[in-house]
Amino acid sequence: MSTTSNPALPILDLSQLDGSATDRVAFLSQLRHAAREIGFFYLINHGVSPDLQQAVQDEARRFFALPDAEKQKVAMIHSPHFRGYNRAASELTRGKPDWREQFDLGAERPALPVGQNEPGWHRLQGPNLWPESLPELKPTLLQFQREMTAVALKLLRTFAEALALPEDSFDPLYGSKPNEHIKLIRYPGQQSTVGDQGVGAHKDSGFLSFLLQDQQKGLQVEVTPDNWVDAVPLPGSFVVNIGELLELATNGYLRATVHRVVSPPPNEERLSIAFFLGAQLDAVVPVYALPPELAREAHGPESDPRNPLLRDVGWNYLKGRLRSHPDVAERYYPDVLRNSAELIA
Ligand SMILES: O=C(O)CCC(=O)C(=O)O
Ligand SMILES: [Fe+2]
Repeated sequence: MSTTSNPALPILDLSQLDGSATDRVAFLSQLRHAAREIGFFYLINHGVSPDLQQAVQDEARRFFALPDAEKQKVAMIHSPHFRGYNRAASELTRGKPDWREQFDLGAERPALPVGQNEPGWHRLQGPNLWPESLPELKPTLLQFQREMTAVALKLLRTFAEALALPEDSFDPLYGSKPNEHIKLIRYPGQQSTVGDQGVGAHKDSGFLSFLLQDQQKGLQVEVTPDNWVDAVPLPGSFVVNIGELLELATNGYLRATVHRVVSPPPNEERLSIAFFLGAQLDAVVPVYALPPELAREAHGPESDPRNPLLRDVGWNYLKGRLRSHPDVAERYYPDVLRNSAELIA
């Protein structure tokens, strides 16, 4: 296994999209290449202001600096919708604990009524948990969520164009209710007792993911089997990667690339703000008809037999959440665990 520190990931400039016709064509071609060959790139000039990025990072640092008792008031175990705080080592990736603490939030929508005949994933929709002692966290994060959703949808339409599909092809998959998931993440330094898994190797499950890193490296991308590249921090940029929904929708033409985070050195820490754009929960992902020259290179999505991909968005998303947070699963989804055991098998 090898790792390299060369800035090996492409850098894409979103402002080219609104520039001259030549710039636009160049952006589309770079996007197709980056997405197809690597599945990861840096996005610059994306329009989210440095002030807002800084405000989100400042609020996140303030949140993690709260006393544990304050953070426990908004612990995820209080939320059937998988929102809230988790201590380091409480989330599992492929069954092993991740050495990071995190605060999850999603689209701020009312919970749906829970009935016996409703599918289990209905319980995913609902309000967020907000810490009372940090009143600025909520408006700052909701503003960030709105701006990130706009950037993500713009990029998703551009993906359709880059694949020679009508620009609005993916619109029915998110409709008026895209699944907007933000995760504030703090990775403590390595400790001899816990190894160096900040977060274990995985693919993201949505359409597109955006990462706002601080100055501490640690994110690694598996560009070819067993060849890990450091996604070194590039100030002001987002690291963007493709999720399984786009891999499914393009029959594997686009790649959801495996990545992981290695814990920072002892006594250092890393802060990352992740924004995941997913589809609406009641959507079913079709396979889009690509033009023949692209379709020839689409060899089907890569499926992990231990974690098969489901085309039903709500069930696929619920499966990921149940596997990551067994305590929340047992408390609010015992019926789903009983009746749909294959989800977590
Ligand atoms: O910390 C990061 O930058 C990446 C986190 C990540 O890959 C995830 O939460 O899915
Ligand atoms: Fe990820």
